[in-house]
Amino acid sequence: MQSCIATAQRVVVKVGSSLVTNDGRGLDLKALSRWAAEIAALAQQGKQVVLVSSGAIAEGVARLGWPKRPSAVHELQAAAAVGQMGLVEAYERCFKAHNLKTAQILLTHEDLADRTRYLNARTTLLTLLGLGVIPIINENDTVATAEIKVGDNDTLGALVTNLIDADALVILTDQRGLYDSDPRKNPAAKFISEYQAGQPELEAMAGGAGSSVGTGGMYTKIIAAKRAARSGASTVIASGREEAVLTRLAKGEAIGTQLTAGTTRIAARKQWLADHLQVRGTLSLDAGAVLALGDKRSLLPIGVAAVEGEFLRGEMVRCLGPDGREVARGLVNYDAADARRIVRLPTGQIEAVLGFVDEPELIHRDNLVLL
Ligand SMILES: Nc1ncnc2c1ncn2[C@@H]1O[C@H](COP(=O)(O)OP(=O)(O)O)[C@@H](O)[C@H]1O
Ligand SMILES: N[C@@H](CCC(=O)OP(=O)(O)O)C(=O)O
Repeated sequence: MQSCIATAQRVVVKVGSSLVTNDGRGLDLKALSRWAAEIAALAQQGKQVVLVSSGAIAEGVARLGWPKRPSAVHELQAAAAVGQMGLVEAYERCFKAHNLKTAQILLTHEDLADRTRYLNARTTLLTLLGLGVIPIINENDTVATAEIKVGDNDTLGALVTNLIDADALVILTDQRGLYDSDPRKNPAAKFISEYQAGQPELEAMAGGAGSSVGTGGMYTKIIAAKRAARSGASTVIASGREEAVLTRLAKGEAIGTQLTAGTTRIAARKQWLADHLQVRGTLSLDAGAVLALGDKRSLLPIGVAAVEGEFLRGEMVRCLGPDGREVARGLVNYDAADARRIVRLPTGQIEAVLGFVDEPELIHRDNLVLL
């Protein structure tokens, strides 16, 4: 089997608290600089990498000199605020050694549940990747209370994978990968090198966290792989202590456990588009725009003659041809009022009319399903 990372263009790498903080003893700077060097090598090969790093709470607890992780929420939140400083400062230094800039992104569940905030987070992340910056993401633990928490960074890694349409998710942890039962409890546990993501029997194999430092254990990693597979991304669970783990995966070496997605990224997205959203408005296209969509191109404002309905940026609209037949559906990049002002105009005039440009196209081809 060849690792899916070999062909992946956009990869989310998640590193767990026990790895990042040396099992809670304090930041493992050697490990951080090793991953930075490997991610720099991936970037050199033209891959785009987003890092989701845990460890803020564990590092905060260590910095505050507390003997163990507290249970009171406000103390955990305070520890996260202290530890996050250390995390980003260390990552910035490690990536700087490879001439790479870093950016801190702290997300909450609400940022991903609210359509406008979701799109803003997506656009910002894609802009950073386009600029060659390495985004470093964590949950915004200081403001997220239990009810609005994503809760663990395996899930956050999967949500980010869906958010930016990544091709693959790599979850680095303190085990070689997935075994058919927790190897800390069962020394005879058998290693699983490949499986299809989302199969229910995987959930029975996975147990909880292995240390007091980690949060979700293997179970949240299996569920994360299932979520990532929904947008067509495969997941690799591997040891972050394995020599050159990321560069070897990128060469195609089968390390760790690969949980393979059943569909491709674009097919999964189009399926999701076709199945899930309510249609909020209608765009009437001219004949040229209908031909462009048929050629798998994006829909530009210039090809739209009229806009009907009230919709927000990111909502689903239907596209009609000049004969009134529905030719496509897609997620629109501008709300109805702004769309009305830019239709029939060349892309270059969007900024002059609106005062800003969110995206050059009205609907991006990845967000269009042809009917
Ligand atoms: N089936 C399994 N295979 C491998 N590890 C398992 C399994 N079930 C539970 N675990 C435990 O999950 C732990 C990794 O999860 P966790 O402690 O949350 O780490 P991280 O901080 O990397 O997210 C391992 O140390 C291991 O003890
Ligand atoms: N956001 C938390 C991490 C939560 C978490 O999921 O930790 P882990 O199971 O080690 O990936 C922190 O930075 O401490």
